Amino acid sequence: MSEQTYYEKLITANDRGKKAAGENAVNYIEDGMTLGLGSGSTVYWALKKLSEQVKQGLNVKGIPSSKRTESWAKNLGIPLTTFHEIQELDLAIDGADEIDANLHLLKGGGGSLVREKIVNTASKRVIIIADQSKRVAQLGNRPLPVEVLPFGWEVTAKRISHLGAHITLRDKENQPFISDNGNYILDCQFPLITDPAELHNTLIQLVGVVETGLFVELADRVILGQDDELHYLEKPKGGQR
Ligand SMILES: O=C(CO)[C@H](O)[C@H](O)COP(=O)(O)O
Repeated sequence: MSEQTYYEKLITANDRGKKAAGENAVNYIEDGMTLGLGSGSTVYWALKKLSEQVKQGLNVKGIPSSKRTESWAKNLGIPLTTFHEIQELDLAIDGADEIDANLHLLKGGGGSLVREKIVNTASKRVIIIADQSKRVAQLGNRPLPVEVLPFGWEVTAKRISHLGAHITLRDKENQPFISDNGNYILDCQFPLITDPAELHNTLIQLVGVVETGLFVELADRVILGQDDELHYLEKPKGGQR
């Protein structure tokens, strides 16, 4: 079954919410925009809706945040570009695994966190799309994905465990999962994360850590879908990047 067929068939309550949120985000795209194309199944619905508008003449160019998104975009006929051509994007649309009340995010469930963070931070505006189940009081119900260099990952994992996390090396078909950047992902189960910024700043200084799945102060707006209903969250005033 193709990925596109897989997503088309998986219309559960949460998937209906993902579809509604993803399609709604396309309303924020204007002709001539450059886009950051996020990763994940919710983004799939945004790309599918965007491709319909491209076919009707909408002029956009996007930079994909994963090889999987690149493949979807090519199949859907969405024009792509690179950071070699353009270094600031008008709008990024991306998913999330957890979203707290301050619009801080836990991301990386799909293993694309590094390129997602590069694309999001290069964008003037970031809209996050998700189903309602991603909304949490505090980040950390799920393990925090941390991308690390394969060399010495065991030492890096030990350093992170000293911060109070249970570490699992992400695997795929009984082999270590390899990110688009050729790195490993450590899934780090911390107790609830009370200060995402502080934890990110601590982790990012550890030798061997490439990037964390904590996206702090990056989201400008969140669109949450549940069945066919939509809810919107705005970044609290005073938040800056
Ligand atoms: O961070 C991500 C991938 O690294 C995804 O955006 C996140 O996992 C959400 O995915 P989905 O929309 O499939 O729930």
